[in-house]
Amino acid sequence: MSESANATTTGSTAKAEPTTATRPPIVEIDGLGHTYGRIDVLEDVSFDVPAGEVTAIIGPNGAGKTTLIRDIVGLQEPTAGTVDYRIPDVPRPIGYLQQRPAFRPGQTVKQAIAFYGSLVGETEADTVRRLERVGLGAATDRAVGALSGGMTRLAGIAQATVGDPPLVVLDEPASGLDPGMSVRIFEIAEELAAAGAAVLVSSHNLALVERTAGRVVLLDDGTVARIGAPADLNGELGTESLLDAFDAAVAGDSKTVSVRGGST
Ligand SMILES: Nc1ncnc2c1ncn2[C@@H]1O[C@H](COP(=O)(O)OP(=O)(O)OP(=O)(O)O)[C@@H](O)[C@H]1O
Repeated sequence: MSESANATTTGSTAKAEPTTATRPPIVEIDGLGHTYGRIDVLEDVSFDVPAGEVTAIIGPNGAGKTTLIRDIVGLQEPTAGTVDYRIPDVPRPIGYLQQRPAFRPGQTVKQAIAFYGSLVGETEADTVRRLERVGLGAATDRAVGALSGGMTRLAGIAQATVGDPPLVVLDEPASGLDPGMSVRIFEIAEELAAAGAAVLVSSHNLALVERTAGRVVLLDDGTVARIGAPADLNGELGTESLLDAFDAAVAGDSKTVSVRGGST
């Protein structure tokens, strides 16, 4: 976690089935900006990530989703604004699936995940359970280097859930997965939220986001263009689906990547 990210641990926990309005925020993002060199990639981004819900970040390629996620998990510091954590005092506060998960070569899948488990007191049985949950029960003894891209992502999702962190952040968890596994991964996100975690997901799979997310943050060109429950966004924009809402809300040509600060 970034030292400068105003980490606070106030011990807030989810109460039984609170409404969206009363769910305690696990992370509060306020006025966040991110500049790479002279290029402003994110500007004045503010929203909360509540416990017990899936919050989805959506937006066109290059909108700034991964930059925002890396700021939130503390891998880099925002250049403006704050990220305040209201995470209980637990061995593993944040579980994170990066966009391109990687494991130490030479290990089996089970060894790779068991390593993370050993850091938080989990047993081999816990490791196997986590791998079975993501559909890798038959691949536990396979070398990590021999996994397909989709299988590597599934192992990354298992890794992100080790220790049952109160904040789980998944950057494009369904990327490269077949339709059935994509559905399963969003079900897992839903299960984690139902168990009380704050789950933050970035995804281009708008059908699954619409089905799963309690709230959607639509990033466009580095700013929050819309925020709300999928049904609320559809209501605001007069659309029937999140895909239509996305098209209606995103400025510019959807077939061209918007590059802030020009082509350099
Ligand atoms: N380390 C970096 N240095 C300079 N520019 C960067 C860096 N990382 C990202 N960018 C730029 O920031 C912008 C946002 O990138 P980011 O990866 O956050 O977008 P994204 O919404 O996650 O995109 P995608 O949906 O394609 O994964 C892009 O223009 C990208 O080129």
